[in-house]
Amino acid sequence: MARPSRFRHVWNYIRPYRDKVVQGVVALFFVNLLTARIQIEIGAGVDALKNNDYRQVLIYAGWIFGMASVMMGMRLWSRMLLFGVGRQVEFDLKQKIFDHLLIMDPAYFGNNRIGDLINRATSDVDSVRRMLGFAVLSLFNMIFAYCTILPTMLNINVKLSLVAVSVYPIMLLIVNLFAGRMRGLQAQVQEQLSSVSELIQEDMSGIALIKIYAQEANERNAFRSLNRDLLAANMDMAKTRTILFRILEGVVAFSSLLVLWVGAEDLASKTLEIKDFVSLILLTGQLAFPTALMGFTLTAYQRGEVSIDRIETILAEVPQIQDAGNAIAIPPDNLQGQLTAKGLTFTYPAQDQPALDQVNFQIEPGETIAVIGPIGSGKSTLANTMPRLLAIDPGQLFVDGHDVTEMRLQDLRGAIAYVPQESFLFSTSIRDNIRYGNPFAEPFEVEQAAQAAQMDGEIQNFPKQYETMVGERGITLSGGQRQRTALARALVIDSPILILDDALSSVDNQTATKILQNLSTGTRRKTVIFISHQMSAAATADRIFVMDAGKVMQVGTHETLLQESGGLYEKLWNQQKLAAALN
Ligand SMILES: Nc1ncnc2c1ncn2[C@@H]1O[C@H](COP(=O)(O)OP(=O)(O)OP(=O)(O)O)[C@@H](O)[C@H]1O
Repeated sequence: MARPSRFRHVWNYIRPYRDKVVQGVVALFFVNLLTARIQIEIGAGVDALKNNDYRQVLIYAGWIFGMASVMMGMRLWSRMLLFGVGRQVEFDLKQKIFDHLLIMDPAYFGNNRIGDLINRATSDVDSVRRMLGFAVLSLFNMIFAYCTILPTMLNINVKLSLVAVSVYPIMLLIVNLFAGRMRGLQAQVQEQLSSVSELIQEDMSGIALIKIYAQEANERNAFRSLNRDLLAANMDMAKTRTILFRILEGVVAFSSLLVLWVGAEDLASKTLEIKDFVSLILLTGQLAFPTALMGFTLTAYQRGEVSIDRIETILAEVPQIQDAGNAIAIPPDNLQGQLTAKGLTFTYPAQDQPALDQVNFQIEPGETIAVIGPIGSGKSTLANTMPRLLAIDPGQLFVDGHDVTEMRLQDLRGAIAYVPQESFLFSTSIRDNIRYGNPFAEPFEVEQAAQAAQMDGEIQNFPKQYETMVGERGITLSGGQRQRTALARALVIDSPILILDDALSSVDNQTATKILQNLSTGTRRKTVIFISHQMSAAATADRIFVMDAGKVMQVGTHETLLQESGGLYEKLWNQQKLAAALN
């Protein structure tokens, strides 16, 4: 990314707070103006002291005290304003990243490392805050120091002022030499940090697997290796930074030494007054501080630059699935639940073979359709196209005759209750888990849904029934209990379409069949898409779609399909019967 665009980003971040930034920067200007003035007054005070004019000394002291107090107040105010803006921007950016992640497609999270995303939303945002607080403050401080303190010095004595700043160009040269290397190192540190976060996140999620396969030692080594790389990158950065700071300090000290040396000679030859000498020494010191801070400023700035790039990369990602410009609003309550596919085809990115290949069907409102087929035949892909979790082309899939790509996503998804293969539960009460999609559901509605999902009986036996906490802060549910809770969650939404993607795989056949018969709870008969490997439950559906290699090969009832001798359905049914007999 080119530099000017980074400035544009920075400007966009601080634009809402520009009044505060302006106030902070103006205050900083007066701080520098007062600083220059105070050094002059000190010089004059020393002069009065030399002349034994103690009354005058006291007057100067009073002035200096007054000005220093105002200056301190303004310095505090400018810091509070500028650092406050940094904090505000940090808040805004975190919010913006989170909001953006929420609109991204599920596929995006499959292609990006979660640990890295978390790192960008936290550590990188922190670097931007530092940049906006510290780097902006010290940059303006330096500019103003040169605008106020340097002219004051020149006004006192041009020769000594030039001596003081004569070595400063060397500093610019050195800073420039270090800049590129430090930016590279900073990018490396952020990358390593992301890898470490990623491994922690992944290992904590897969902890059971690590233990079952006794891979603790390997994981420990993998972590040690990443952690060591992070340490090396941090050490490299620290080393480079320390070297730069010490060189800059050395140059600043050398400049003060030069002023002392040349000034002392002028003092001896009486071409310089003591008050001017004192003021100049003090002013050189005041100029040296912001100049020496340039190294810190540069580090904070570069850290910020790298982080801006990393944050903006996330924000620049455009979700593939979003509302069309002219998306039509259809309240989900007005939909009946008819589903039509016309040549529905979908190929995953970077795959040669389509996962769905010219699928055609019409499902009538209230029908229960079982979708069966071998592993990898395209059943989940079909389920994912319906609520547009996958980016399908227009003109292929319709709800009540409306092209799904032309419907508003919130309406389409509001019309479809979907239970995925992996039942995810939040760390909250069973009740809140069940009413997640409808937070205002009445207790009786929650219980009715749990009854239809054959889960109510077990919930009643939990220590606090529906208030029982699950997940990290509560009890651990079995696979089947998780699936039935997730199903109850889908049933609480009174949607016309219900999709179960192998969502009862951990539930026994008998219960699964009973659940399938109970599914149309609520005020209407739902269209149910029941994707399953449980043939006996699937056999009770109104119609069965048999899929293979992305195509719907057979459609019919259990009886008609069995009559198609030599067909895939007959084969799968016999396999299931054999498996059941062997068990
Ligand atoms: N995210 C993905 N990226 C690339 N290919 C994928 C992705 N998800 C699925 N596939 C491929 O698409 C095909 C269909 O997969 P799908 O998950 O729809 O099958 P399925 O019938 O649901 O299988 P299962 O019974 O195991 O759940 C498979 O060949 C699979 O490897």
